[in-house]
Amino acid sequence: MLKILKYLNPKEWMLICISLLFIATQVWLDLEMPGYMSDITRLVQTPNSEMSEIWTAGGWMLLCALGSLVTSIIAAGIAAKIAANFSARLRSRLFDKVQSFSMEEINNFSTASLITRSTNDITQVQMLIVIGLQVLIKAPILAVWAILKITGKSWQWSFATGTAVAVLIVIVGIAITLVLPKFQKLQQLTDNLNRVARENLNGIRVIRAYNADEYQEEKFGEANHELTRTNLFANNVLSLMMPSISMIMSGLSLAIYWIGAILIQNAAAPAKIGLFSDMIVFSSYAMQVVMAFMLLIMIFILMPRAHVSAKRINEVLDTKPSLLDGPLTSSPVGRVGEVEFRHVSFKYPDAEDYVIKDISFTAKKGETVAFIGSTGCGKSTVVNLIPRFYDATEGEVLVDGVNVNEYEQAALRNKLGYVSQKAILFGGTVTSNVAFGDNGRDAVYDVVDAVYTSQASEFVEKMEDGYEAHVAQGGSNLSGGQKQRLSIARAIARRPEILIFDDSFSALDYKTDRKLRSELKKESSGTTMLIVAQRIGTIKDADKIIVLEDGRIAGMGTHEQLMETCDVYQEIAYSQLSKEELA
Ligand SMILES: Nc1ncnc2c1ncn2[C@@H]1O[C@H](COP(=O)(O)OP(=O)(O)OP(=O)(O)O)[C@@H](O)[C@H]1O
Repeated sequence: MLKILKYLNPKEWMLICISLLFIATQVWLDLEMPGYMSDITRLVQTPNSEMSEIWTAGGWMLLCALGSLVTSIIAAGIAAKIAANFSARLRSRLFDKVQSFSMEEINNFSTASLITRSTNDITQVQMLIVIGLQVLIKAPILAVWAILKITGKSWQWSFATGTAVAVLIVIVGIAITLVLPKFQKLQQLTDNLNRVARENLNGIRVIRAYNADEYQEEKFGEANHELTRTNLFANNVLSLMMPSISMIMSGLSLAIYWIGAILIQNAAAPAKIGLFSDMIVFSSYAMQVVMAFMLLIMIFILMPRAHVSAKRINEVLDTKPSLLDGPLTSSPVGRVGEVEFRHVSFKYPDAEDYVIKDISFTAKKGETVAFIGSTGCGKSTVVNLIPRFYDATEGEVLVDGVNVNEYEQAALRNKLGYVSQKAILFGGTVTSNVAFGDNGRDAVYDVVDAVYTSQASEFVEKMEDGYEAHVAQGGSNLSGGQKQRLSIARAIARRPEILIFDDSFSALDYKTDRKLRSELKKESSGTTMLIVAQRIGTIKDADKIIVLEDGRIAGMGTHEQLMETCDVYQEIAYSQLSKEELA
C-alpha cells in the first residue's frame, strides 16, 4: 500500500501536511471539551458559584464543538480532493502503462483484469485515502492525547479502559484474520465476473442464435454467486464488529461509573465532589480512547481490501514492457519499405512449440508478397512480427535493412499500414476512423482518396452526413464488408511504405476484392505489400507467393512457378479454381 503512495505529487504531500494541522486542531478541540464539562460539574456542585462562570465554561465548550466541526469539514474536503486527484492520475498512469504493453503482457493480465484494476481497484484505494487521511492521522493523535489526559487518575479506571482496548484488539484481530484472504479473493472474483459479462456482451448475437441464454446465465450466475458468497462472508464478519464495539463502549462506561461509585462511597466527604468530577471527565476521555481505537479499526476494515487493490495496481505499473524502444527514429536509408525475414522462428509466450520455423524471405520496395496456407499454419503470426506485436524468438525481422527492434516503436509503425484480420473501428465518424493515429492525415483529400481506393466511397457517400457520418463503437452500425473496407482505407490514408493486409479481403465479395486490388496497385505503386489471404484469386498476381505449411515455407515463387513446383499450392489452387481459371 505504501508503495503506491510514491505516486502522490509534492502538492498533495503539502495538502496532507495542511490536513494534518486541521486534524490535530480538531483533536485538541475535542479533548478540551471534557475539561470544560468537568468545570461545569464542579461549579454546579459548588455552593455559591456564579452563573456567569457556568455560562463562560459552556460558551467555551460550544466554541470548541463548533471549531471541531469546521476543522473536520475542512480536513474531509482536503482528503477528498487529494484522493480524487490521486486516483485520476493513477488511472491515467495505468492507461499509459497498458498502452505500452505487448500482446504478451495484455494476455498475461487478461483484459477483464486490466479493466477491474483500472476501475474497481483504484476506487478501493481512493476510498482508503479519503477515510484513511482523516482517520489514520486522527486515531493515533487522539489515542495518545486521550491516554495522556487520563493517566494518573485512578488505576482502577485505567485498568478498565486497558481491558476494554485489549478485548477490542482481540476481536479485530480475529475478524481481520478471517476476512483478509477473502478480500484477495473478492478482487479476483470481480475480475471473473467482469470477464464473463464481457464475453456475454461480445457474443450476444451467437448466444441468441444458439439459444444459449440459459447456459450463459448459468455461467454468469456461478460467477455472481461466488462473488456474493465471498462478499457476504466478509461483510457478516465485519458486521459483528460494530455491535461488539458498542458493547465494549457501554461496558466500559458502566465499569467506570461502578468503580467511581465505589471510590466515591469510600472517599472522605470533601474529596467526593472532586472524585465525581474526575469520573465524568475520565469516562469522556475513556470513550475518546475507545473511539480512537474504533477509528483505527475502520482503517483495518478498509486497509486489507485496499492493500490487495494497491498490490494489483502496482503489479501493472511495475511490469516492464517486454517490447522496448530502439534508438532509431527513422531508417538510415530513408523511406524504402523493404522487409526481410532472416531465419525467423517464433513461439508464443508460454507455448512449448514453435508456430513458425526458419522463415526467410525478402519483400523489396514496391513488391507484393503474399502468404497462403491452411488454417493455423502461421500466416498471421508471420506478418504480426513486422509491427512488433510480438518479437521473433529466433532470427531477425528487418525493415529497410534494420532489425525492427532497433527502431522506436512509433517510428517503425509509422512506416506501416496494418489491416487486421478482424476489422476494428472506433466510435466517431468515417473521417475520424480513416484519418486515425499518429501520422493519420487530416487532409480531406487523403481520406476521400483512401475511401475511394478501398471501394468504400459508394456506401460512405450514401450515408447520412457522408464522411462525417457517425460510426458506432466497434463499427456496429456497419456491415462486415463495410467495416473491412474502412479499415483498409485507414491503412491506405497513411500513405505508408509498407502495407500489411492480414486476411483483410475475405469479407469482400470477389468483384470488390478485384477492383480494390487494381485500384491499390494504381494508387500505391512503390508501396511494399504483404498480403495474407485464403483465396488464390486475391494473390495470383503477387510478385512472390509464400506457401506455408505447419509454420515452415513449403514453396516460394510466382503463381506460375508454384503451380509447377509446389504440391501444397497446387492442392489449394485446384480446390478453389477451375482448370480454365488457372490456365
Ligand atoms: N496469442 C496466441 N497464443 C498462443 N498461440 C497462438 C496465439 N495466436 C495464434 N496461436 C497459434 O498459432 C498458430 C498459428 O496461428 P495464426 O493465426 O498465425 O494462423 P493463420 O495461418 O493466420 O490462421 P488463419 O488462416 O486461420 O487465420 C495456431 O496454431 C494458433 O493456435
